[in-house]
Amino acid sequence: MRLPPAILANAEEVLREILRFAAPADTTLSRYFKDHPRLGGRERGAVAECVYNVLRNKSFYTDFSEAGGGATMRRLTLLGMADAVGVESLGGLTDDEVQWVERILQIDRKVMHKSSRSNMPKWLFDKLVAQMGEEETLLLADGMNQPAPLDLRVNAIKANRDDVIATLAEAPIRATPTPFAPLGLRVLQKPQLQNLPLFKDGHIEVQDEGSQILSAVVGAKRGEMVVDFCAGAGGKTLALGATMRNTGRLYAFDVSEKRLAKLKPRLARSGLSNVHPVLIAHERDAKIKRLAGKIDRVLVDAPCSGLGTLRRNPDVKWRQQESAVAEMQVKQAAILDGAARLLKGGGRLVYATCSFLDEENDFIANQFLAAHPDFELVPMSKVLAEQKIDLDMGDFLKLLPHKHQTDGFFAAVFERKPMAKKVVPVKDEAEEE
Ligand SMILES: C[S@@+](CC[C@H](N)C(=O)[O-])C[C@H]1O[C@@H](n2cnc3c(N)ncnc32)[C@H](O)[C@@H]1O
Repeated sequence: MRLPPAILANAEEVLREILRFAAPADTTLSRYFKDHPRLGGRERGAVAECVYNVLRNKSFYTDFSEAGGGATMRRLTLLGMADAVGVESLGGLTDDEVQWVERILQIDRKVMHKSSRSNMPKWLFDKLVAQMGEEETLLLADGMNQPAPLDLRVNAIKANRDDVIATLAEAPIRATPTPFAPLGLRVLQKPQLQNLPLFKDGHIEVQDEGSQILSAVVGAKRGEMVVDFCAGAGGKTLALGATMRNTGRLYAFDVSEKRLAKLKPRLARSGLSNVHPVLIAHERDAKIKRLAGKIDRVLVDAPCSGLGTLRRNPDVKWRQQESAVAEMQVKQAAILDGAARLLKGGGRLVYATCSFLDEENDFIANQFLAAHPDFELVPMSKVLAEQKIDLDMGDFLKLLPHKHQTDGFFAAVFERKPMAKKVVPVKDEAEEE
């Protein structure tokens, strides 16, 4: 059945606003749907897919939309919509429009200029080419342009993976174990999970496999004192709390009250009682000071460019500025430095980002090591072997969508050297006399 011709006008209207990049695309889209309650489920799906297609393929579509006659925005929308639902599902197009769209969508992108083919802003393309070479950059760009599957994490304190697979199959939702994360499941359709008893009762959480691997890398154990320094809405906090089997103490710090508030209902579902959310003002907050030298493990899931999440948030590459990366580095180093004080001798500090830029990753990790001789690097190959995760890594964890089918993640693990015992000076006899 054809979509109503007005669907293109709807998509064009919301796209126009989203392409101003004043707010995240998903926020603008949700608000638009709220303001247009008459749009049905199928129409909403088509508008959303059109918007995401345009964000993913903006350079490619723009090259062709700007050439020829007609309004650019209409052509941009037409390409995004036809790519999403097929030109035959669209009503109200002129013959010229139909022919034009069909011709553009058949173009072999391999013949295009590399920077345009990557569908990235030039500053980002150039940075990545300098970092990993042109061929790898294009593979990464293609990987980042594929929509992400839905990954779930089984909450080990309430369920096991096989039982969850069987219960989902009754729904019927087909889920398969993720290749690397021991509690992960991958679902290829996009089912509504919110009403499933499995979800409501906290047996499953939505979490990308990369984020699950990163949580496992922390290696939190039963009875330990653990801090999730940048806990946000708690994606990794929940995984850490379950790994600790709901024992010990897990502090969830964040500077954002709004994000920590989102953790609360997730915590309630999870059944965890070992998590203590703490709102901090900054990385030097007095609330942190009293825990100095007492913590076994600290995860710093630092604020970053977020470029590793492009499969889900393709607008990030257009919204992010090169200058913001440099500002982010200062923040990342400061948070890591503040968090390091919490660790006891032998304790582990994990620095992580959802970015694939060396500047936010290797650079910050190496800079930290150079400035903190009381910490040493634990090679990621060793950490992954400890966790029995079969991934081939060197010193750092570098997850990439085109290689691992996860979002882009980085992690480095540092161990604090045993603290030198305080030496009490022994007065010699002559001194005593
Ligand atoms: C990448 S997000 C964390 C995502 C979260 N760990 C998860 O798995 O869902 C980074 C978080 O760092 C927080 N943040 C920013 N500055 C901070 C600071 N100085 N100290 C602690 N948290 C901070 C942000 O509010 C944001 O929630």
